[in-house]
Amino acid sequence: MSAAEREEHERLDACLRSIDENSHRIASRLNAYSQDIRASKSHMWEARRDMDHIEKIAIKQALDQKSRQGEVLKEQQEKLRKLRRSPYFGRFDFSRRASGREKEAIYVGVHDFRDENSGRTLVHDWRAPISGMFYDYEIGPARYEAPAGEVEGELELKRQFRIRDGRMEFMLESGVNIVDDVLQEELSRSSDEGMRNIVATIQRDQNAIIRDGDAHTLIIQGVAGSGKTSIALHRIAFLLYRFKDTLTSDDILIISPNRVFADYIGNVLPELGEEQVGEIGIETLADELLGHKYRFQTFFEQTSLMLEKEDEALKERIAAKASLDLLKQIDAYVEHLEASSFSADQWRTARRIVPDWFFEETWRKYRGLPFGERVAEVVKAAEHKIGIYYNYDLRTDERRSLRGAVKGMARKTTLRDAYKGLFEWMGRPDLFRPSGGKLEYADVFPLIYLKMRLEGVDNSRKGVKHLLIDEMQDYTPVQYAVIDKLFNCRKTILGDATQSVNPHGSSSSEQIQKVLRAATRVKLNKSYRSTWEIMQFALAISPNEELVPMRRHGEPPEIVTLKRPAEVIEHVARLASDFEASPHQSLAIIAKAQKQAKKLHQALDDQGIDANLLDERSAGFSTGIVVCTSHLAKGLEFDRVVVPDADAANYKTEMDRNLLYVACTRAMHRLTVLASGQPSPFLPDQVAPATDGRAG
Ligand SMILES: Nc1ncnc2c1ncn2[C@@H]1O[C@H](COP(=O)(O)OP(=O)(O)OP(=O)(O)O)[C@@H](O)[C@H]1O
Repeated sequence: MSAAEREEHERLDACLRSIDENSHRIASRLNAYSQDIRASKSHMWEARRDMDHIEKIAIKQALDQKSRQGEVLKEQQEKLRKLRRSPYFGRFDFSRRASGREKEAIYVGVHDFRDENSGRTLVHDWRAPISGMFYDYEIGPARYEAPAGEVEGELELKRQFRIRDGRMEFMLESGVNIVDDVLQEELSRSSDEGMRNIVATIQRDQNAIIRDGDAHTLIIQGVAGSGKTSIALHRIAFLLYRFKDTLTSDDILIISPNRVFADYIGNVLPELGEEQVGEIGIETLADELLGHKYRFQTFFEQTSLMLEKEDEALKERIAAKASLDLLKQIDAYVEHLEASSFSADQWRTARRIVPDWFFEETWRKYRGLPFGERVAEVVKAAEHKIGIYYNYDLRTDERRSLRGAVKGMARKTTLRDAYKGLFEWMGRPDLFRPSGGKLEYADVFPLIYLKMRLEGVDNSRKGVKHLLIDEMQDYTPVQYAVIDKLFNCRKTILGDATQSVNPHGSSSSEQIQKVLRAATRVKLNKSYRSTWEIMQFALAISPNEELVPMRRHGEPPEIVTLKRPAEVIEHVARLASDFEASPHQSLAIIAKAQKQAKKLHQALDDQGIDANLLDERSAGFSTGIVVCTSHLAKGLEFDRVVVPDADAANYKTEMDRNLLYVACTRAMHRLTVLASGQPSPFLPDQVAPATDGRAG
């Protein structure tokens, strides 16, 4: 063992001792609390007859306070328990230039830890300003932004550790690539039950995004596997730390593509010591905003429909309702509706008259209210006017007649009729095609916009202070315009334009920036998830000059051409049993459409292979064998991926190209593509040899 290793082992022992001492202290305080609580309770019981109401309340309040304090201590104890397993992952020595102070060893971990005896901070939270230098600098001059201003100095040593269950598994001495070596190790590991935190290996460009506390709205365009989702969640953890006085987990809302994805990412924030934040699917949000009054197709159903047949009219409807021009049309249409919504007339009872101009003005004043409320306001105003002007209170029958008169002046249109009328007014009634009483998915957000303009929406989530939107490419500019009106708060928006599952109803980061004016755009071009070979394969499907694959090697992807479709199942079954015998945790068989996935799942089941079929209603992510579509696999990752039916007949359009790219980029370590016939023209002719080439 080198002197440095000895030093670090001793340091770790000292840190663990201090954690244990703190834990014991907390345990005895907890013990004292529970004894106290027990004593107070038995005192209250014994003396209950002699106590008056006030005394009982005072004791109850004291008990409540003690148990709250007890809860806080239990949380601290739990934090220490986690900390003990892995107190820190990095160290650097920093000497400040100005103060001439001695160099300080800064240990960086998931949480702060302070030794109660000495008052010294033994571990700095990775989000603390000073810890930022761990990610941003190698040995040499370094600086960071402290609350009191900029601090400059010299970073003199950098070490990285892996500590598990209180034992140091490895320690790496400072070197230019220190973080890179550990990163390679991390990425070679097998997949987990869900997304994991990456605090120990955050890269410099990622760190800049995580710590950007100034941007009002940040749009992250990142290539497949660039860590966008991880970064966004770490950013949330960072913002909760940085703005702890004004931001809590209750103030944050994630709009996520589906329940499986939400479950997949659900562990990251708790692992980082933060509470889980609210999560909602875009369709649930839409349903809330429409007051649960409309049945509509889901995004998944829309995508499935598009995959089933080439329907040019459907594509046109989707594209028309994705374009911001439609919102301008709706604005003009609302003016048109408004102009013809009321024909004022005077109303009289005995010799008392309310003139038509009064009704006209009052109706205009209450614009934006739902019809019933607007009529009620006008009636109220007229009654009030009569009261003041004629010193007269209306009788019940007169009030009824007034209400009837106002209703007669107003033209009532239901929201549904108004929406349908929009397309007639535009001269394009063919753009409105509900089916079986269900609106098309593409109609949902234009309808919400129309509702906002005509009568307002009830937005129970107005208090959200930070909105996070993942898979940004799958929302249209119209959806962003509506979301922007609904959520007047900071936003982190992330996605990848090349992973759009519906090119007719998607947005690029540039388009989103045009809608969300206060937005800053950043790019992540390095891809971490897949081996270099898998990424080369994916790049042949969907070329991207900017994408830099991680230099991590593995087996080249395989394209297997089979003679008969029946052989596909046999081959998939072989790959499944090969997987079962491997150390890998997850295998995904990713079909293009849900019908194919279902058929495949059934065929595997017939062969006795236990696989989990994901569909629109699935609620959880699991390891093992999964059968799903590219649409549902988006955002997820698996050790091994099999793409069956990669035939020319199955993958031929631009939309298919994107889906094939998404499927292949889900693989971390191994990829097999099967074709029973002519392979898709998007596939590379031959698999790239394992040389570094342009790897970064
Ligand atoms: N700095 C890092 N250290 C360790 N692992 C990382 C790092 N950055 C990314 N990864 C890993 O790369 C993989 C991809 O990350 P993530 O899912 O966040 O990427 P993404 O850009 O959202 O992907 P996609 O758009 O393809 O779904 C994950 O396994 C993540 O842990």
